[in-house]
Order: sequence, then C-alpha cells, then structure tokens
Amino acid sequence: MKKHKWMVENGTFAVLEGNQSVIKGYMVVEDDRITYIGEQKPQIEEPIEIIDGTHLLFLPGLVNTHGHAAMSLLRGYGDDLALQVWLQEKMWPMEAKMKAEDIYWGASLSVVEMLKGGTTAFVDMYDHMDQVASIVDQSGMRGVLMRGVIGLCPPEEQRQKLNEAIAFAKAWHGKADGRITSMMSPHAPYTCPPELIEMFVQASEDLDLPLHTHMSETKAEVQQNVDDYGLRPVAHLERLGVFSRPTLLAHAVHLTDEEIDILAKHNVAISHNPGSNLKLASGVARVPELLKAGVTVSLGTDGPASNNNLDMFEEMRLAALIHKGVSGDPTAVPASEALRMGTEYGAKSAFLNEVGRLEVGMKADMIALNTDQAHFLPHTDFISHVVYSASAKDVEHVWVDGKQLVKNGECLTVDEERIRREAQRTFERLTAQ
Ligand SMILES: N[C@@H](CCSC[C@H]1O[C@@H](n2cnc3c(=O)[nH]cnc32)[C@H](O)[C@@H]1O)C(=O)O
Ligand SMILES: [Zn+2]
Repeated sequence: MKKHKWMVENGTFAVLEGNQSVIKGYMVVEDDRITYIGEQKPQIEEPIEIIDGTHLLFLPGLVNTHGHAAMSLLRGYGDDLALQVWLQEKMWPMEAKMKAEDIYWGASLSVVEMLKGGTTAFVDMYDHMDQVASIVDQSGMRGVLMRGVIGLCPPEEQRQKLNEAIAFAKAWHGKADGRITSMMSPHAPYTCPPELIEMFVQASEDLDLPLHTHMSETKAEVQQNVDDYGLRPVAHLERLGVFSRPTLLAHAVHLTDEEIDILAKHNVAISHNPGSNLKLASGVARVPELLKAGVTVSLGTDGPASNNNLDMFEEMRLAALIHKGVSGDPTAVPASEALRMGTEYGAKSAFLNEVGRLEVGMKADMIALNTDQAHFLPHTDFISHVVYSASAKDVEHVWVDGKQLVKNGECLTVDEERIRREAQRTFERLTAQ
C-alpha cells in the first residue's frame, strides 16, 4: 500500500529537548509516524501534501491520565460537596440508573470535548466500557480503558465484576489498531476489600497489564484506612502487592515523606488532578516533592462532574500555579515541567511508549495551536504561552496515529451535533426517572 506522507512547512514544534524548547522549520509524517523534524527543508523526491505551519505551534497530543468520561452526563449535578457525600449521595445513585447506551453518549460527549481541546489519549475507569471502547475506536482517538470495580458488595458480586474487568481487557487490549490498551482497576482501597485488591494484582500479573486505582484523595480516607487496616494507604497497597506491578495512582494528595520514598522506590506513576482536588476540597498534592523524588507525575481532569471540563491546558496551568502559591516558591513546577506533565509524563504514566514527544520515530499524535491570536503575542517563549496563557479553544488541528481527527476546530470522525443532542436527551431521561 502507498504511504500517506505529508509535510509541515514553516511550523514551530515543541520538542522540549535539552535546552531547546522549540524548533522552527519542517516536519514530515509518514503513515502513523514522525519521520523528520528539523530547521532544514528535507530532500523529498515525490510531490507530497504540504501544510502551511506559519501560524501553528505543534505540541505532542495531551494525555489525560485519569477520568471517567461518561460522567459528563453528571456535569453540574451535585457541585460544591465533599468527596464522600458527592459520591454516595449524588454520583452513585445516578450511576446506578445508567445503562450501556447512556454511557455511550456520555463518553462520546467527552470524546468530542477532549479531541477538540487537544487531548489525544485518555485513561478511563468506568462501567460498560465496551461503549467507551466503541466511541474511541470510531473517533480515532487513543484510550487506556478499564472496567473500574467498586467492591462494596457481596464476594460473588465482586468476583463477577472482576471477571467483567478481565473480559473487557482481554477483548480490547491492543485493539483499534493498537489505539486501545487496558489496565486492571480496583476503584480504591476504601471501596475494595484487601482480598479483592489481591485478586486484581493476580489478574494484572496473569494478563501482563498495569494497575490503576484512586488513592489518598482525602484526609478522611487516609484516616479510615489506618482505622480499618492499621496502615496508611501506601503501605497497605504495598503489602497487598500492588506496587510489585506497574501502577498508576490517581490523586495521591495526602502523602508523608516516607510514602513518597516508597512510591519512588517502586516506580509508581501519579495522576495529579489539581482541578478536581480543588473543587472537592480534597487538598493539594505534594507535586514538587514527588517530582524531586523522581516520581513520574502526570495530569488528569478526573470526571467532568468534579472539574467540570476536560481542558488539559487548565490542568497544566493549575499545576504550574498552585504549587507556587502553596510553597511560596515561584520556581516550583515551571512551565516546561507542566507541559511535560501534560504530554511526555502523561504518556509514561499511561504506559504508552510511542507517544508524548515530537520526535522522529514516535507516533504522530499531535496538535496544532493557532498562535495568530492576541494572547499568544509577543511570539517569544511559546512554552510559557501554552501553560500560562493558552486554553483548549486554541486548538486548531489534531492528529492521532498520523490521521487528522480535528481540522480547523471541527471533528472529522464523529458527529458532534448528534452527540450533543443525544447527551442532553440522555440526561433528561436519567433525571426524569
Ligand atoms: N459502578 C462501578 C464502578 C465504576 S468505577 C468509577 C467510579 O469512580 C467514581 N469517581 C469519580 N470521581 C471520583 C473521585 O474523585 N474519587 C473517587 N471516585 C470517583 C465514579 O463516580 C464511579 O462510581 C461498579 O459497579 O463497581
Ligand atoms: Zn476518579
């Protein structure tokens, strides 16, 4: 088959390589991969498709490392509550009513929002994941998808849910041309008994998949863990064998120095969710200390009901701002580090080896922002502008695996209008019951 080969001319590319943050020049993409980035125009024999990059800043696609996409249906439903009240009194009763089709429209709504906002890959933990996989497959996006399991139910039911999680991973890991991968995901130490978590560790080993769970999101949760098991969550999960497997933890807000050392020792990745943590008043994670200890810290929005959008630019900006504010140190989480958290460290946290950087040989998962706008001037430090000034609305084009999914701000692979209409209808049906 003939290769699909194209080139960007006169573009600006955020390579974040050594002390070079951007390259101005040319990029060539062949099929799903970047084959050239440089200042010099490459020698090309045959005529190829050319994109004028004069007003475009290219970044690696943003990687959202924690969320529950279908919760877009619950956006604005139960704001301004603490986590446990929000979950138990608002989210879980509504989620109990959600059917497969509802999940499809909720996840689709999030896929539209994420794609148009420059997110090319996302980690998603929920129920009815076949539906999420289906829209990810259709849209051309990349998804790390897993059936999350809440084990506050009798053992037979827990086992049945675990089996669903295993069946989903077996059915979808590596599918959609490799764009869908999976992990094993017990929801949290406070919703899963130790025996169930151990079964997940076993399944993660059997299927050779990483683990993903929520951990230490609130102070109350940590205290409950100590009361129930005599250990803080990190030691508890370590004892259950979780960290013997590649692991991604969402939140990890409340950590002691000793816990940070344990996470660093086991190479555990963290999905930092500043927007969600602020909104649910969960606290502020110790991100500068984690980064200093060598822990991979990435960014997640969490579900759209606790954020309440899926704008990863906002998460990068929050990550860069909050830790300065809290520590009183303006050098905490500099712009380049925040951008890496949203891209390179995101890919690493999601166990995606071939994305997260604009580099020859990498998959062409990338986005282009329109820099011909007032808030991008003067054209000086583009990395600073991306983190401190940009937003999802600046995204003009999006590619995954070298295929264009958003062009001039419009979705090419999914029917946005229909998705918006069906999502609204789904919410009305759910609340009318
Ligand atoms: N319903 C499934 C479990 C779904 S996993 C995803 C769960 O995470 C919940 N969730 C969303 N955001 C957060 C958060 O910040 N902390 C903890 N749980 C959350 C969400 O409401 C949902 O119930 C079962 O039958 O076992
Ligand atoms: Zn979550």
